[in-house]
Amino acid sequence: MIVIDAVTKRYPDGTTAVDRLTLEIPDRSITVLVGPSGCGKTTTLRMINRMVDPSGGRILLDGHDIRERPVNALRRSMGYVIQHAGLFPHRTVIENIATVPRLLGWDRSRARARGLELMERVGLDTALAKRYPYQLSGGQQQRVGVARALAADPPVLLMDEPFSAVDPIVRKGLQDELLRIQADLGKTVVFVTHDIDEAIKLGDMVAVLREGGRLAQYAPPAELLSAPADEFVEDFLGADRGIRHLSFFGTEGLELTAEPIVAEDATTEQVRAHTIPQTPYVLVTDTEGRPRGWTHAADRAAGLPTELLPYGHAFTYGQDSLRAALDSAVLSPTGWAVAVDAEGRAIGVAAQETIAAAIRGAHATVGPRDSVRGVLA
Ligand SMILES: Nc1ncnc2c1ncn2[C@@H]1O[C@H](COP(=O)(O)OP(=O)(O)OP(=O)(O)O)[C@@H](O)[C@H]1O
Repeated sequence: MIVIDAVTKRYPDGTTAVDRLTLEIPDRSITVLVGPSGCGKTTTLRMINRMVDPSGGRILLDGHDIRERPVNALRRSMGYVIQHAGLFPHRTVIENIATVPRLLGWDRSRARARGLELMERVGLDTALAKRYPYQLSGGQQQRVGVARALAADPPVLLMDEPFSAVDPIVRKGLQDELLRIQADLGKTVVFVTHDIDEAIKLGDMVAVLREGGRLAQYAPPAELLSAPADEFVEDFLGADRGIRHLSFFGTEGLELTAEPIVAEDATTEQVRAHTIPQTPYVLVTDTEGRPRGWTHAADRAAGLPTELLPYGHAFTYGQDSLRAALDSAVLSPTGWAVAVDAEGRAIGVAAQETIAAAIRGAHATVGPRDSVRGVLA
């Protein structure tokens, strides 16, 4: 565990970057430091690997003051990833990744094998091993940065806005990759971002800092969304905090009806039998049971020509969150969400009112499930 104990950082010009910050950063989980520009996130991170010395307080790693350890040994136990990756421009991808193993005295072939293994782990084609950083996209460079930080298998990973300089789609890919890697490796990750959505998606714990380097709230993301400590945190979370909170409620238990679902080759009698009073539409599926679209039930039952209305997007029952289900209903031309199983087969539909009732029930009974990571659709 990393303990930040009443740490203050005052720069020589008098700026108080961090003010009596106390945080317990649990092992094998992702702790995110988030807050507006200049609130002391980077300074805090750099105090953990001693790139910046605190003016007051102390930082403990596994119970020992980090000042007791030789700084080089400390830094090698902490992978460090920064914005724009900070790769060595005159070294190839594989040489960049192998930097720390080589410093640790590994021979060339062992360091190279480790480098190739890490390229695969971070989702990089090993054919890129001999390229130079300028021959890579921004997202690929960040992956190399993550691989390099992991090369000597450090227990701690410090990440300073690592995904901020790439476009939203690449960024989502990098975030998903980090979660996958973390599920495998279980590092103690301290992650800095100014993006609250990124914090909520990645963090097991989220520390919201306010200007002057003071802690506004330290909580799991679901708790942050359900109970912001004050107006500053509430503003920082944004106006759609209620909707985002739904990411933490699962869809298992959501009441579905399979009645208004018919196969595309259904007879008029079958369509009539599957028509329900709550909606004038039935959902048409292909021969495999995958949704194709909504159609007007009475017209279809009367044998009239009908068109298929797009169903928007389906949600995977039991896997996606209530947020995804609500989104599916809101985007559906009929106001009904389509639930599919893991194979993409339609298993039922749910009206907006049913989903709203499930949301009320979830808030009233179980409360936010901290163990469920946000499924930010
Ligand atoms: N070397 C320095 N000398 C003086 N002031 C500094 C120094 N480094 C940072 N600061 C100041 O300390 C405060 C915190 O900076 P820091 O970089 O830690 O914030 P941050 O939250 O990471 O910001 P950003 O999101 O913009 O990167 C800011 O007011 C900054 O101007």
